[in-house]
Amino acid sequence: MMQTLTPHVYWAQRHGEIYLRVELSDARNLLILVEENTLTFSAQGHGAKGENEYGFSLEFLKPVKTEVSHRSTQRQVNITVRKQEHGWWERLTMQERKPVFLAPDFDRWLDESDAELELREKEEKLNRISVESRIPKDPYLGLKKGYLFMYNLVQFLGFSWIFVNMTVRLFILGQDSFYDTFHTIADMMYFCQILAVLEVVNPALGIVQTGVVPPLIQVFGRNFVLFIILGVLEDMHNKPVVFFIFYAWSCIEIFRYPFYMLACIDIKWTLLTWLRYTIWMPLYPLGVIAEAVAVIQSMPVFDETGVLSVPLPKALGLSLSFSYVLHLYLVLMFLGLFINFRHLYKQRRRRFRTKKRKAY
Ligand SMILES: CCCCCCCCCCCCC[C@@H](O)CC(=O)SCCNC(=O)CCNC(=O)[C@H](O)C(C)(C)COP(=O)(O)OP(=O)(O)OC[C@H]1O[C@@H](n2cnc3c(N)ncnc32)[C@H](O)[C@@H]1OP(=O)(O)O
Repeated sequence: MMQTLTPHVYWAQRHGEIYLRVELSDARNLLILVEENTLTFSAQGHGAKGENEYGFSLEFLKPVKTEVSHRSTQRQVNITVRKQEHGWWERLTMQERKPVFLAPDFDRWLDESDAELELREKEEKLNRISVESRIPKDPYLGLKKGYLFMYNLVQFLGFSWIFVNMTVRLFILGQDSFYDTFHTIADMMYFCQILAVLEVVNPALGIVQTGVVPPLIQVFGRNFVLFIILGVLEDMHNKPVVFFIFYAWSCIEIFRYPFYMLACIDIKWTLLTWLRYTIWMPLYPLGVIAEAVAVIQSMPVFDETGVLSVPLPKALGLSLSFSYVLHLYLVLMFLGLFINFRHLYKQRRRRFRTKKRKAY
């Protein structure tokens, strides 16, 4: 006849559960019961004293639920008992002296604060999953990302061509390259800036989650200078200011477009993010100053040639030079600079603040 022996039992707790690990391999005829706060275990298996009948009982410190779950593996029996009330127990059993067969399960052991942290993380994860499952999935997300990726890639290639071309010419020709920037670069700049109209369309259609006003100011402002001030007046084509305008524009875009492009495929490079949200600080005012110089230089040309002048009623017998519109535009330009500077500053703060929070 086999005598009943006691197996080694290891325990750990969480705020809601007790975990018991019974060192018994190939356990059979398992009987695990919780009655009046006492767990009784019996099984046949291979324990510390070889093949035998093993058993033990534990009277818990505080009330537990009667339903127990257990899982027996080749090496051990894992038992989970749920506490009646959530809380941290100072010990497992009612009796103060720890039974000799019982020891802490260091594989699962956590102290109270670590267990709280684990609990909070679990709750946060569950919350996240439930929030995510409530947000309806956009069926066109893949298509939108594909379109944005292609758009940004084309712009990146266009502006890189402009930037490299201008830099190489600057190294080879020096200051002489200032005078024919328009002839060499204008076609590509026209292409990129016409395409940039999509940057107003995208947020307007909800394809990109940002405001419409900042890109509208940006695209309108650049295209006004490109197509009206520089495009219409041949006298402006060989002015050195064209070099500075095109260089300022392309310097930011060779970082902005790859940043967006990679964001479409969920890739973030810290250096690229930093450059996208930092180099506008010197470039934006420099770009606007260069544009303002071009506008001022074009005023006498508009006055002399009468190009784009607004005809006045016959009684007045004159036409209104376009340079008056340009005076108004100069004011708008600095207003636009202020609006976009503030917008970019906020975007920068939002970007770097979010990143910091995520890191903790
Ligand atoms: C009737 C009109 C009024 C007329 C007023 C006329 C006034 C004229 C004033 C003209 C001043 C313009 C001067 C200018 O020409 C001078 C220069 O450009 S100098 C060179 C330096 N310039 C710059 O640094 C500006 C560069 N431009 C920009 O940064 C943007 O165009 C701007 C609109 C200013 C800001 O962009 P946005 O609001 O989009 O900010 P974010 O980049 O932070 O993006 C927000 C989120 O949207 C996602 N996004 C945006 N675009 C795309 C895209 N193409 N593809 C994919 N995703 C995109 C982006 O990823 C962000 O998403 P998340 O927050 O989730 O990461």
